[in-house]
Amino acid sequence: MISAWNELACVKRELAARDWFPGTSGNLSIKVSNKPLTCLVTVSGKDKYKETEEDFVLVDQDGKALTEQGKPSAETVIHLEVYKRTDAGCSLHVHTLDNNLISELYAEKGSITFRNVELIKAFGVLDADGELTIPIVENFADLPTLGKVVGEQISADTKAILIRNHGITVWGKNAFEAKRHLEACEFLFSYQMKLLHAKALNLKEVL
Ligand SMILES: CSCCC(=O)C(=O)COP(=O)(O)O
Ligand SMILES: [Zn+2]
Repeated sequence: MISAWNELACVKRELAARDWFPGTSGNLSIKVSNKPLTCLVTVSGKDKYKETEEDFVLVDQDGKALTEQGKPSAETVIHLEVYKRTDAGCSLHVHTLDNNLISELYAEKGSITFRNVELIKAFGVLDADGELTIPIVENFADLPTLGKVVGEQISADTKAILIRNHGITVWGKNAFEAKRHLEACEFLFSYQMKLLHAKALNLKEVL
């Protein structure tokens, strides 16, 4: 468990350096065992820019704390849905301005699709005509309901899900892959926002 703790602490430090935990938002987890399912998850409500010895707590498949660092993230249910439905080893959830804006702008479509942008290769989409689709679900204050609707969108090809005006959950087979997926998503969202701005301002006409 020490290596899993250190790996998650390292990812948390890197995401903090990107300023991806505003207002105590965000939660991270890493799988520790498969049978029974256990994972380390961030303690709820903490300032995720700070590093302490109570940053993570071990939980079981029902989200019950098995160690004493504090209350598991309120959104542990989402991490558990990911582990129960995929072979993921790490799941990351952050709130950023770009992921919130994209989730609102494309909410009615139910998803956003990227094609012809090199960084979709970070998801293993290597074909020239390949595309990456990220589902968008409504936000629910009731967390078991939120966990259920996120779980329903998880398929073999899904590696990320946007929650409307809330944030994103991404996962990968390990922490390295989960972080690569998250960084690629945030690049694509930033690209899309700037492209929409440029189009709205008719910037192509001044070139
Ligand atoms: C202050 S953000 C609201 C809760 C949330 O969406 C989040 O990501 C952090 O919740 P946690 O219980 O994991 O601290
Ligand atoms: Zn959240």
